[in-house]
Amino acid sequence: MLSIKDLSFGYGQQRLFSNLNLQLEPGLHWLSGANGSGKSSLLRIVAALNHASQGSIHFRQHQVGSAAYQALVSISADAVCPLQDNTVEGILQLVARCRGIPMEPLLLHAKAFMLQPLLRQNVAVLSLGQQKKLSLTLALAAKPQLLLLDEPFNALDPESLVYCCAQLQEARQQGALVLIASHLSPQSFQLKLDQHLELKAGGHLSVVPL
Ligand SMILES: Nc1ncnc2c1ncn2[C@@H]1O[C@H](COP(=O)(O)OP(=O)(O)OP(=O)(O)O)[C@@H](O)[C@H]1O
Repeated sequence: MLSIKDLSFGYGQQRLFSNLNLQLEPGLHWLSGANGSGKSSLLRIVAALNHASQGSIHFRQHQVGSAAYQALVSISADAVCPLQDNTVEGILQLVARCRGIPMEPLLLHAKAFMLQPLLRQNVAVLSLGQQKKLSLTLALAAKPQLLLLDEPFNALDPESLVYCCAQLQEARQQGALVLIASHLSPQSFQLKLDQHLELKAGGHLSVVPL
């Protein structure tokens, strides 16, 4: 279970969340909200890429940021910015080494996302959709128990969209907790959701009927 308690967070003087509480069980969870409501920020905090000023986050009893926690989590967010100087293949190798996983699952997802002809390309020249596919490849290949996806369907072509949805459904069947942040309506996608939450100003969460 993912447990977020009394989370407060802001950028400088701008307070984004105050005392946000959330408990999520394994399954597919959709997080919607207006532009700027804080969806990306919340995912980054849960991935330990941003740090809350107050509150606690645990997944399966492990504290956010601990080695045990980080081994269970993957995030696919924006472009793979810090790694722009690498080739696609170089990044796959780097992630395989860092996460201690074989190259096979990385190459499998890359092939399904039609990235194989681009293995020798520099990441900096990839299109928006190709960067999104690479980011999804990196996140999915580790088979994380906590999968955080920020606008995963943006810029994907129809075949990749179908593949991505099938992978998320499979992750759910294997007991993962998948949290998808999107400003789009979940009805547009072939996903059997367990929960739809809406994030509002101040970090207030409400359940949207499925
Ligand atoms: N690094 C940052 N520094 C300062 N302010 C930021 C930073 N990142 C986000 N913000 C601000 O925090 C607020 C929430 O941004 P965030 O990207 O989390 O929202 P979002 O719900 O994901 O939006 P969108 O649907 O447009 O992607 C916005 O007002 C944004 O300007």
